[in-house]
Amino acid sequence: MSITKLLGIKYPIFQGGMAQIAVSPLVGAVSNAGGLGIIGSGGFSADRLRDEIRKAKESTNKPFAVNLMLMMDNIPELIQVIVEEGVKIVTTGAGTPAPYMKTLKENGIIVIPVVPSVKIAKKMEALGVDAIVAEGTEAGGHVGETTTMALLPQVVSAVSIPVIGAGGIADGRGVAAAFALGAQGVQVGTRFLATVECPTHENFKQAVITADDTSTTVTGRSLGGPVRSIKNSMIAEFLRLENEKAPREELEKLSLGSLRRAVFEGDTDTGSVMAGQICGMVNEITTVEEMITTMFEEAQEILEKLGKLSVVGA
Ligand SMILES: O=C(O)COc1ccc(-c2c[nH]c(CNC(=O)Nc3ncc(Sc4ccccn4)s3)n2)cc1
Repeated sequence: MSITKLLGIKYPIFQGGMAQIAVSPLVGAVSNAGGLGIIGSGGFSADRLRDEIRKAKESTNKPFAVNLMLMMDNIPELIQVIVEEGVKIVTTGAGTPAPYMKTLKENGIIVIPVVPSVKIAKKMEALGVDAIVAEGTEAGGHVGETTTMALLPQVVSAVSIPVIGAGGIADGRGVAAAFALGAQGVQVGTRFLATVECPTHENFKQAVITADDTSTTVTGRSLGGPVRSIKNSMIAEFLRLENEKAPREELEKLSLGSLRRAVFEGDTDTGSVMAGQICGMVNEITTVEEMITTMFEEAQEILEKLGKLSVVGA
């Protein structure tokens, strides 16, 4: 079954469940435009998640999902809210949904984990998940080490459930490439940061659209949690401390509150502007509707052209 049929969406595009960012009005706008809006529950209390689910219900009658960031320590409470509020699609990241699969499946919830490797993709398929998002290291935020171009076809070959490609996708070319590599859909994060409906501070959006292809870097490998973000003075200091083998507490102190500082206060110099390598190609702020329709018009045109293309020498 196609991912659009499984989820009841028009376009096979997921909006990344970015912590603190993937909330109203972004989520409703994505679902109303025909994609899958996803509430980013990372760092939320149960009450805050319920509030965001109810705002999403008010803003769209189309399907939307909740992303569970599995590093958090209140996942059972968040799942309770998801069940009570009747949300039927859950994506997960940064860990394994194994402990929660029984509850999620008993309640008829579609489970779609994001994975950074073939090994974890196979583990997830064995758990009985419904589809998989294979996310390359190009993505923003918490990432693995394998590029989308290498990871996606290997995950597609390794599992029998639908695969969605993520990491470095921001226009029709990226969508067409993901489908050529065997994906049935795409997940997009960074490009949604440059939308009118994205609720971040304007400085955050400006940092994304003024960045170029070499503006991001990965920090936190020494802590076991690699995170891609746009380089700034906090990141430079973080890398210096990591290279000097500073104690974990010192690194964590530096990054504490940095996501909120950038997202809400617009402090893009000492805050954490998580974004992917494709930010160099994200140069204007549009509405979600414009972004999604343009992306899929482009992708359709490219795939039709490719259909006639002969790759064998004339
Ligand atoms: O052990 C297992 O079975 C599963 O292991 C896994 C290991 C990693 C992953 C993984 C990698 N990437 C993703 C999905 N992407 C993400 O989760 N991206 C994120 N970005 C920001 C986030 S919130 C945050 C805030 C501050 C510092 C760190 N993170 S979460 N999941 C998934 C599963």
